[in-house]
Amino acid sequence: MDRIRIVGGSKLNGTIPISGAKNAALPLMIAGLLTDETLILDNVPRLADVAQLQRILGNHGVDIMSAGKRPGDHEYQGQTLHISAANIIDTTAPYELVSKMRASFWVIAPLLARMHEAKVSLPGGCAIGTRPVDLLIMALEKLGAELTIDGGYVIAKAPGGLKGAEIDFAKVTVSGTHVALMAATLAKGTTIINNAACEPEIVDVADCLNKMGARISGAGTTTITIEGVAKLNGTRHTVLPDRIETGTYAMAVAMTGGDVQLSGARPELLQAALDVLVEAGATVTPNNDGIRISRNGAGIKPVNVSTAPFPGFPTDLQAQLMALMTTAKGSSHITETIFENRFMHVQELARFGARIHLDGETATIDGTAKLRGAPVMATDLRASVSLVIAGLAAEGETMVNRIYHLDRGFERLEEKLSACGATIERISG
Ligand SMILES: CC(=O)N[C@H]1[C@@H](OP(=O)(O)OP(=O)(O)OC[C@H]2O[C@@H](n3ccc(=O)[nH]c3=O)[C@H](O)[C@@H]2O)O[C@H](CO)[C@@H](O)[C@@H]1O
Ligand SMILES: C=C(OP(=O)(O)O)C(=O)O
Repeated sequence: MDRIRIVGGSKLNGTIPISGAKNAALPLMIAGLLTDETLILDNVPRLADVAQLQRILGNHGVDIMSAGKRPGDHEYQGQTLHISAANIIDTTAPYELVSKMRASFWVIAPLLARMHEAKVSLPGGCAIGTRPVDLLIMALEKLGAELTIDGGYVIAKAPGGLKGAEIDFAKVTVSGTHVALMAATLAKGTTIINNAACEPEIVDVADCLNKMGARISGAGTTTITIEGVAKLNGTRHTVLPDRIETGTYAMAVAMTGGDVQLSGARPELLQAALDVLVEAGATVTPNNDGIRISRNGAGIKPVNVSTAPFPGFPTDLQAQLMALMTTAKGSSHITETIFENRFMHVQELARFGARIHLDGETATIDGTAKLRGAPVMATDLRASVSLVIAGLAAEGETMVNRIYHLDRGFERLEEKLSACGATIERISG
């Protein structure tokens, strides 16, 4: 099993290119199931989750051509995928494939909308809470589907096709909004989604669907309206930059000190996180090429932060912020409001000498002057990268074990960091 070895203590200086967003690329690939024409996606990150979704779509009969890298292409350029779901040969998404990642469950929406049936295994994904799918099921039922759960599978049918409806989400849900949005594009009549998630990845998917001929308005607000159409066409779309990768490297620079240009990043996608970084003492400068982040001299100031749906502080940056606060001058409080069990990094950060006390959904972090390197275990995607950040700032050697989580969501992490002066390497086997 691969591990990552880090020798901490170096400041980060240089440029980090930001990849396409995992959490947009996945639903965009799934949206390819809605049309029998080719959907071309540019700037798709090379990640384990993307490869896994390719296998899942392949099982449905989708042809995916990955345009080869041409000589002269920048090595960090995302890949271009040509997704063609001309013939859907199988509407079952099996346990072996879906159990590895959460978003793969979302294929239920386009399969139901286009084929009027789907049998999809209940999902897996990061172990950060119970993660039910009741709201997704509610949304599809509202659109006229009949759903049953049998043998770990959700079996969905809509013999006459889906019908537009008003969907009220009791809780803001990214997955629920993606599923409702995709399903409603091919439903008969109008669908209104109330209390919709406003995440930029939802907007990116809605933009792509509109280019495919869908009639969606209000994406990015809490009310989305979809006028169903009979058919969608192919199009070409560029995946937006990854705001979580951006925030992660920004936290790393804030922690180690130094000066890094996050090339291709878009500040408006993570303003809440950038505001917290400024409060913590980092200098954040948006510019034409992305965001420049630096911290020179001054120490890290403590902050009090609660995670919240967009435009609030993202839960996917909570673990990274906690790593940063372990060396703040004073006590910080971080409250996790989205997932009930997203604190698996706490016990691992303690191995570096961090002082963190958990009380329900709030962590109190008492900053310490120095962390010391340690062997640690990656437990989920964002928790894993929080250990990398801590390792970069810690004195001495850190070994991060079980890094397959990292490969799900961070493209060429160790290359990007070592190009900025970090001592970090992957040890295979
Ligand atoms: C692939 C992807 O895009 N993953 C992101 C997505 O996850 P995901 O789409 O799974 O997250 P949701 O927004 O759906 O979940 C938010 C909350 O709603 C709850 N819930 C959700 C669905 C449901 O049917 N019932 C229910 O109770 C969840 O347990 C959670 O407590 O949004 C999360 C919140 O920004 C991010 O952390 C994940 O990185
Ligand atoms: C939790 C995440 O992914 P998933 O929803 O696929 O588990 C994540 O991207 O941080």
